Amino acid sequence: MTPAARLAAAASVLDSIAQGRQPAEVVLKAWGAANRYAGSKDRRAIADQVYKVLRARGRLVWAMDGREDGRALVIGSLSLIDGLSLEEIEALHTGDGYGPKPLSKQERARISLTGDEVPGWVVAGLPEFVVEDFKATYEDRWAEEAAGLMLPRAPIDLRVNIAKATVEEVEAELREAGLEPERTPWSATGLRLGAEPPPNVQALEAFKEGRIEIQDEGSQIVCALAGVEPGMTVIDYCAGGGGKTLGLGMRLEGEGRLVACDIVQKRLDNIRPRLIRAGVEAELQQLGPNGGGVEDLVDQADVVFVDAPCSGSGTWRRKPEDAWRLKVEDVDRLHTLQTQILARAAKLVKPGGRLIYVTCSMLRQENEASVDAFEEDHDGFMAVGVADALDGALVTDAGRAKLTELADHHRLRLSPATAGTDGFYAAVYERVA
Ligand SMILES: C[S@@+](CC[C@H](N)C(=O)[O-])C[C@H]1O[C@@H](n2cnc3c(N)ncnc32)[C@H](O)[C@@H]1O
Repeated sequence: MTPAARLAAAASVLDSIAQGRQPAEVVLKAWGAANRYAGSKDRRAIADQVYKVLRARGRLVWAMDGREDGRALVIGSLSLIDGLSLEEIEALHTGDGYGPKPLSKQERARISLTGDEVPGWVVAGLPEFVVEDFKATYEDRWAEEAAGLMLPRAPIDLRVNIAKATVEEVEAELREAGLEPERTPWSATGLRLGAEPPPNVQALEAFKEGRIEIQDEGSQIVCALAGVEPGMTVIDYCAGGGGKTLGLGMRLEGEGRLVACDIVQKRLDNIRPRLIRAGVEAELQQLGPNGGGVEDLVDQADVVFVDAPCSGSGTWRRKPEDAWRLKVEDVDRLHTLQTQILARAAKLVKPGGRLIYVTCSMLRQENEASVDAFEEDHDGFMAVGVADALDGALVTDAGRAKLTELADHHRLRLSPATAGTDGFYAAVYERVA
C-alpha cells in the first residue's frame, strides 16, 4: 500500500471505532481480515496512525474546528503530531489510487492556523470533565497524571501463579522461549514484557499450563491488599473475567472456599477454563440485579473483594478510544451503582473479616466519593492501613515502601505517573461490629 492509501485506511478504521463500542484492537483486526491485500507492515503502519490519533483525539478535534471524522483527525495528526508542512500533507492527499481526496479549502485553512491559544484540557488529550476531576484530585500534578495516562504504550505484565511455579522458574522459562522478562518493581509475583513487538503470551507453554496470566502490576497489588490465607472463605463479588479471582485463589493453596460472583453468567462461564489452567477451585455464583443469590454467605466471608464496575479510565493508556466514549452521566450512574454494590457486598463479611473496594478508575467520583458514601453509612467497618493490609508474599520490599508512601492510610491510588501501573484505586476495611 502507498503511504497515502494507509492514511485513507486509518481514517476509515477511526470512523468504525467512533461508530461502535468495540475496542480499537478488535476493529483493526477486523479491518486486516477484510483487506487481505494489506501486508503486515501496512497493518502495523495503520495501527500506529490510529493509536496516534486516539491518544491525541481531543487536541485534534479542537484543531480541526470540532470535526470528529477520521479523515479530519488524520489530517490534523499529520500537521500537529508529525509536523508535516501543508505542501507535504497535500502531496499525500491527491486522490490518486486508494489515497484520500484533495484537501478542502477549510481543511487547508485549519492546518495553516497555528497561533490559536490551546486550552489546558486540549493539551492534556482528555475530555474536559475528566480534566476538571484530575485538577481537583491531583492539583498541580494533574497534567503529569493526564500525560501518563494517555501517552505511552503500556508494557505487558504477567502474574506468576506461585501455586504452580516460582517467579525464578518462570523467568528462566520465558528467557528460554526468547523473551526478555524483567521483574516488576512492586509486585513480587510480576514479570514485565515490552509492548514492542507484542509478545504472543497465549502461545507460551507457561500460559497454557497456568503458570502465568496477563495481569497489570496494579491489579496484582490490589489483590495483595486482601490478605488471603489458606482456609479462608473468599468472595470475589464482581468477578468479571476472573483476573482477580485467580490472583486471590492462588493464595488459598487449595484450602478454603472461593466464590466468584457476577451479575453476568457469561462472564462467569468464561472464568471456568482459566480456573482449570491455574489449578484453582472456585464456586461460580450469578447474582440477581439486587444482589440475590448469596443469602447463605451473609456474615460468612473472611474476605470480600469488590472490584466494582467503573469507567475503566485507569486503563486508557491501553484503550485510549474509551476516553472519548465516556460521558459525565455515565460516571454519575457508576458512582450510584458502586455505593449500592459495596453496601450489598459488605453484608457478606463476617466479624473480623476484610472488605476491599477496588476500581480501575482515575476519577474522584468513582473512588473517594464512593468510599466516602460507604463510610458514612457503615460504622461497623474500620479502616485498615494499606501498610498493615499488604500480603508480604505478594509485594517486594520496595513495593511495601512505595505503596505505604502512596497510601492515604487505608486508601491507595496507583497511576501510570506515580507507580508505572494502570490507574487503580483501593480502600480496605475490617468489620468490627
Ligand atoms: C471491573 S469488572 C471486574 C473485573 C474482574 N474482577 C477482573 O479482574 O477481571 C466489574 C464487574 O462487575 C460486574 N457487575 C456489574 N454490576 C454488578 C452488580 N450489581 N453486582 C455484582 N457485579 C456486578 C460486571 O458484570 C463486571 O464483570
